[in-house]
Amino acid sequence: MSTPPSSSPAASVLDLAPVVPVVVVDELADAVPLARALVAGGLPAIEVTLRTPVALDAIRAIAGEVPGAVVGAGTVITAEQVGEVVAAGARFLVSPGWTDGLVDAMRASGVPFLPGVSTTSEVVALLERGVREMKFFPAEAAGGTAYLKALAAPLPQARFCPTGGIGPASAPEYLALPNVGCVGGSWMLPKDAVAGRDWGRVEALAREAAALSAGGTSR
Ligand SMILES: O=C(O)C(=O)C[C@H](O)[C@H](O)COP(=O)(O)O
Repeated sequence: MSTPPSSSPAASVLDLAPVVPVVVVDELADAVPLARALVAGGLPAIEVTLRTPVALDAIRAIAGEVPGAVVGAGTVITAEQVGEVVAAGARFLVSPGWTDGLVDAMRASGVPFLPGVSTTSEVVALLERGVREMKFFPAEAAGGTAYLKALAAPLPQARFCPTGGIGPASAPEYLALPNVGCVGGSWMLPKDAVAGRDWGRVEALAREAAALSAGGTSR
């Protein structure tokens, strides 16, 4: 899988990068060095979750100051947030779940988006709405690779970014599935490394994650 240069508009979140780091930014000052470490390690697509008060500013800072990063917003759960994050520079949108109103707002934004699903009926409902790419969340708790494999038989047109509980040991098995385009996870951002501003360690873990996803399979 190739990663487009950051200037290319992406039609799909799943084609940005095989591993998408899911980031919780507590300190705004950490946003740019953290993103630089991820990009330097080979993970350009970065999902900043809207779980902290500084998340919007973090998206703005990364979008403006980190060449090579493709910053997106995660935990987007309202239509209002869609407008805010796109104005801040988010280039993709991710949600742990979905509603009709949220999907309408995400589609109207013009940037690629991944609503979250964890059941077959949700997949069918989104396919009915013309959405074929989804976050599978919480991946490990909702059935993991066995569930995704089972979905691929009746619903091969749906493609997923599994996220939730995935680590370096399990990521390759997900990435080998035909209906998985990328995986999301926070394992390359251990809490103690971020708290200690150990960006070298983050970069090294990002590099391992990028290599994991590139190797070992015929994708
Ligand atoms: O914040 C959101 O919108 C979420 O849906 C949750 C995140 O995707 C997971 O928390 C990441 O999973 P871990 O790799 O297990 O940390």
